[in-house]
Formats: sequence, C-alpha cells, structure tokens
Amino acid sequence: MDNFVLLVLLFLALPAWLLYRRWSLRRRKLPPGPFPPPIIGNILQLGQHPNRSLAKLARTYGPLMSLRLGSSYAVIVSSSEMAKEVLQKHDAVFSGRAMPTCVKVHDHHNVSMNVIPLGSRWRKFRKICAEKLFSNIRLDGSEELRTERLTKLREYVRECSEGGREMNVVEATFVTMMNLMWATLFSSEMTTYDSDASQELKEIINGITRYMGLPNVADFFPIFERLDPQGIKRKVEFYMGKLLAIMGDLVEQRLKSRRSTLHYQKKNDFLETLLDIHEGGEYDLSLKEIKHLLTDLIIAGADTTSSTTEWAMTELLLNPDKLSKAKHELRTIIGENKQMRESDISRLPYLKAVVKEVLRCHPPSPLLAPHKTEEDVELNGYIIPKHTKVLINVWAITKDPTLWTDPNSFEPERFLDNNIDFKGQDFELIPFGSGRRICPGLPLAYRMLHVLVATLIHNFDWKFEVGAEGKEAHRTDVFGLALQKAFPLRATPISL
Ligand code: HEM
Repeated sequence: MDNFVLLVLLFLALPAWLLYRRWSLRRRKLPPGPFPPPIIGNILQLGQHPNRSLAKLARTYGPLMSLRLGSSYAVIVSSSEMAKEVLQKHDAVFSGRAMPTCVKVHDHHNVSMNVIPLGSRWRKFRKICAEKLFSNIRLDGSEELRTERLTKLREYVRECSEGGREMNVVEATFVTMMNLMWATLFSSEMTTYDSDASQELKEIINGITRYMGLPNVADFFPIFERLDPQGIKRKVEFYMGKLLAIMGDLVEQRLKSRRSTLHYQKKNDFLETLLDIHEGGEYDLSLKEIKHLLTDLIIAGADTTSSTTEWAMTELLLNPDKLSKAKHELRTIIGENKQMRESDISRLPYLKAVVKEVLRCHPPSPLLAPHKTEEDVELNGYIIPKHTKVLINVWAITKDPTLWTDPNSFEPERFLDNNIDFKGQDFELIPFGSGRRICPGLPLAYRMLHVLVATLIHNFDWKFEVGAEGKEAHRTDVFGLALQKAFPLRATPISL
C-alpha cells in the first residue's frame, strides 16, 4: 500500500472513529473529559505534575472526569463529595487495584497487600495489620523502642548544633524514620547518621520508590510489558530483590535464634508477632508472605513519613510565628528539656494542627494509590465500566477554595476550632485514603509524624535563610510515588 492510500484511509478513518466514540460515549454515559487524541489519548496532558494538571482539567470537566491513557480508560475523582461516593458508598466496587507493570517482579504482584485485589489473602493481611501490628496495644508495647531512636535523633541534632553544622533535614529524618520502623518491625537499629549503611538502604528504597513513581509506557500500552522500553521494571526488580534479600536474612536470623537459644526471650516487635502467627494456627501465614509483607510496610511507610516530616519543617521554618507557637506549646505542656511521648499527642492541639495542615498542603500520595473498579457501577448519572482505573485527586480536594479559605497558605489555626481529621471520615482531608483500602499504617504514621516534628523543634532554634530564590521555591515539589521536595531542606540547629 503506498503512502497516498494510507493517508486517504486515515483521513476517512478519523471522522468515523470520532463519530463512533461520540456514539459509544453517549450510549454508555461515561463521565465527560478532554478529547483523547488517537493512540496516545490524554497521556501528554498529565505533564510533570499530574495532580496539578488533573485539578486544572477538572475545573472544565467536573469532579468525575474521563481520560484515555494510551489503551486504558481512567476516571479522575476531584471533589470531596465524589470521593465520599467512591470510597464510602461504593467502596466495595472501587477497592480493586490497578496493578502497575513494574511490581510484577519476584512474584510480588501475587503476594503484596499493596497491589493484590480484595480477596481472602488481602483480608488476612489487613486483619493481621489491624489486630496484631497497628493496634494501640501493640504500638504502646513497642513505643519504648521508638523513644530510644528519638533520643539518638536529639543527640545528633545537638551535635550538629555544637559543631555549627548545617543539617540535611530529609537525610536525618529518613534515617530516624527508618530506625523507628526498624525498631518497630525488628527491634534493631538499621542505620546510623552519616553512615554508609544508611546510604545503601536509602539508595535501595529511593530506587524502588523513584522507579515505581515514574510514568511507564508499559502501563499505558500493555503490549510493551515484555519489552519494558524504559527499563523501569528491570530497575524495580533489581532494588526489590535487594530489599527482599535483607528481609529474608532478618527472618532467617530470627528463626535461628528462636530455635537454637534454650531460654529464648521473645522480642516486642512485628517480626516476632508474624513468626508466632506463622508457627501457631490462627492464620495460615507463610514465610514468603512475611517477607513480602515486611517489604511492603517499608516501601509504603518510608518516603511518605520522612517527606511529610521534611515538609513540616520547611513550612515551620518559612513561618517562624507558627514555629514559635508549636515550640511554646511543647515547652509549656511537656516542659523544657524533656522528651515528649506518643501518649502526649492528645495534649498538644497546636502540634496536631500543624501535622494536619502539612498533610493538607503536601499530601504525600496526591492521587492516592490507583484504584480499579471490580464491576460496572453507576455514579452521579454516569456509568463507570468494570476494570476502570480510578485516581482520587486528594491534592485537588485539599486545594479546593470552596472547602478551604486561602488554600495555598499554611495556616494550622484552621484546624483549631473544628474536629476535621485525616482518619478517613472527613472527605475534605483524606491523605491516607478512606474505606477498605485506607492506609493500614496510619496509626503508626500518626505517632511517628508528631514525635518526629516535636523532637526537631522542642529544644532547638533553627538558622535558615530563605535566599534569593524566595519562599515559593522551597515549596516546589516533584511528583513521584510520594510528593517530594524539589530541593532538600538544609538548616542549622541551635540548642536552647
Ligand atoms: C505520612 C505517612 C503515610 C501516608 C500519607 C500514607 C498514605 C497512604 C495512602 C494514600 C495509601 C493508599 C490508599 C488508597 O489506595 O486509597 C496507603 C496505602 C498503604 N500504606 Fe500508607 N501512608 C503513610 C505511612 C504508612 C506507614 C508508616 C505504613 C506501614 C508501616 C504504611 C503502609 C501502607 C500499606 C501497606 C498500604 C497498602 C494498603 C492496601 O492496599 O490495602 N503507610 N498509604
């Protein structure tokens, strides 16, 4: 066929295709959306900051919007009312997971709680998390382990202060957060500040989260899945392999100690609980499932918690009046030179408001994790077909001027005279999601976020220069698995 005939065919096919699309849209009453150019659809409209681009498109097409991303169809939810419909009223239908191609490595896609569909295995993981890992009793039991790690953070900040050293806040919070997680999971210390081990672990976790967060051609066009043209799956396979091997070693060592030590003293951590379940009869939990579950908890908890703490410090340093209020509250209620405990959180309304406001301004998962419909469902007069990818634009909701006065300014005070919380009931603030797929680590993240921020400000002032680039440059973010700061925060602590 020569080029001319091909051109004529294309010329004739395009209007026919447009007519067909209009007809099928009308017939199926899909939500409205921007026109999808042939083949690529609306991919290019996602841009570098999909949360912002989608929020802008939603201003034209409404809170329930259709997009064609390559060969897949997606619906974007952009208002608190629609989020409530999706995550509360029709939760069961919308709680499937759109499986990213890159997690199909080391059999993770068949075992990982983060990506497997609702079903008996997923329910088992969620029950174990809720009852055995993240219940208040369990978390109270492991608090001492976390307090020790916070004391080390305090010592490290003091050392920086005595040496007049500038601190890279995200490095320090990452190490502390990893140590808090490691303490809770394994009652051991993973890394020390400025050490090679901390760099290696950071590289592995950053590698996984960076590559998982990249837009992948193979997700838009499944025919490229095997080819993996951007090499994303190969990279995730490499880093995931390393993390699974670390988990495997920890599990093996613990099993060995449990079996070889005569008067073995049980530890107060998640791994001990998981191995007790594995050896007892309450749930059928294999060693493979334990390794993948631990890997999931680390991947899901790492960047989200440390980047939120970095954002909190950034906003407090950019708003010294808010920093003074938070510090004053800590020093009057907890006392000078004392370390706050997790049980003190409820006595610190301003600190709680700071954490809420940070999660509102900088939700770490701005589109949550992609959901998927399990069957056809009617919503707001439209039909959402089975297997539709559903993105909930939490970022758009937290910047909605009809819900929030002056939504772009950092105002913890907005939370002082109401009970709005981020635990999944108030749909204007759902950084952890809501419904069946709500973040299971929320109770641990809640504790860690408050005590991390408190430890950094309670007994320290901070020398921080905004610089010629201006305040807004410090608020620039990079879209990925977690919404990270574009430039790391550096500031010098001064002991009080
Ligand atoms: C600031 C901290 C955190 C934020 C903002 C956050 C947010 C989220 C979000 C938005 C989701 C997806 C919800 C959805 O699909 O609708 C999620 C899922 C998840 N999170 Fe978190 N998370 C945080 C910390 C943690 C921690 C500390 C852990 C564990 C130690 C954790 C474990 C998980 C897991 C396992 C899932 C997958 C659940 C499932 O698909 O059933 N997260 N998280």
